[in-house]
Amino acid sequence: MGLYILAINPGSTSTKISIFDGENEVFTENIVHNYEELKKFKKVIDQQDYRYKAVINALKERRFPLDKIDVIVARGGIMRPVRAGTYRINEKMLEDLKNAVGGEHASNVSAFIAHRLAKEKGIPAYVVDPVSVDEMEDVARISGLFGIDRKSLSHALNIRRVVYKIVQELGKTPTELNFIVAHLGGGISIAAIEKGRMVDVESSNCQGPFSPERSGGLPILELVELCYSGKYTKEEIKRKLIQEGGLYSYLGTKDVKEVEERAQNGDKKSALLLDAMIYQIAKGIGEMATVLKGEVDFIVLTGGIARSERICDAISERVEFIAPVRRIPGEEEMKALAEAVCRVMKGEEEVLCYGEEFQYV
Ligand SMILES: Nc1ncnc2c1ncn2[C@@H]1O[C@H](COP(=O)(O)OP(=O)(O)O)[C@@H](O)[C@H]1O
Ligand SMILES: CCCC(=O)OP(=O)(O)O
Repeated sequence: MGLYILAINPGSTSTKISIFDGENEVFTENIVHNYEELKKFKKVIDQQDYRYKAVINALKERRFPLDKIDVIVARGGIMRPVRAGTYRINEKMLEDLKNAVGGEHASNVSAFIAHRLAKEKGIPAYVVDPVSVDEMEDVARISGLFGIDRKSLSHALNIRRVVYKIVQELGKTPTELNFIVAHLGGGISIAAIEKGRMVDVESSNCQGPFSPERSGGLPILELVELCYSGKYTKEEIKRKLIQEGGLYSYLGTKDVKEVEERAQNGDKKSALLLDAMIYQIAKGIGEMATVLKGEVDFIVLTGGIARSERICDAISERVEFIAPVRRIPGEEEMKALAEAVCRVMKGEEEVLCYGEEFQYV
């Protein structure tokens, strides 16, 4: 195709970059950052210069000339609620990410890296299916307490990618089928996709099942007691819920593979925790089945944990009465980014303008 795409996807401790030639991967590099270095930055957004330099160095080490890059695409962070799609990076987006209008997330920094390099090279830069994709029905926004709304935060990029993958395989379009997709990684998101639209979603950042590192929904009064116990600052509580919650809080590890091994070697606590996570994931899928009024074509299990056959079988046992379960292990976020750019370049998908409309707000 001769269209060189740089894809950028920052995580909490690493930044993944890929070069694609059209839809074909040329190489991928996972730049692992020094955790002590990252800890020096007060806010995620303060890491932009550090991560930018790391990206440039990685490209230089790979001997890939920066001048060869035609277009840059990045994982979108938590900006204002937006509909799914590909957005050109603009000043409004950067301002919102800088102010963390929707909260802090590693991916908030990616638009800055992409924008800076794109500006230097005079090439376009986009983000695709940001974490804050919000296509929820109004009824799904009500939390039960005035002043607190349910939010749509999810692994939208990979969730939409697996939906595309299945509909393409079947020779159909997303608007013909309904899905429940459970992204099972360090964080977990469970989404109901009705005819291509993500009408409801739960993520372990806010509610729903606990994950390897996040607490998910908690008993509310006990949480209030914890917050006012005087033992923790606000930042420490947030860290406890999002980075040091879930399996980690019980077992001191976020590695599900290790927890499985411990359980297989007779550790009862690990076995119980694993069962509890499976139980909560299945419950979340069941909830989403009610959102779709039982009209579910496929349940999809994806993300790193979906590599475990045992876990997927245990989830399936509880949910396969709803719909057939498909397993798509791992994530293909880099490919999803490159494919979105190719669709835009071929004129198959329109580029959306961030800030023009926030129709789901
Ligand atoms: N073969 C496997 N069996 C069970 N769990 C796995 C396996 N491979 C990866 N995992 C787990 O997947 C989780 C990470 O998922 P991943 O989607 O890669 O993470 P992230 O959310 O950081 O992108 C970790 O808890 C890891 O232990
Ligand atoms: C808030 C949902 C997206 C998310 O948690 O992404 P990571 O697991 O990559 O942090």
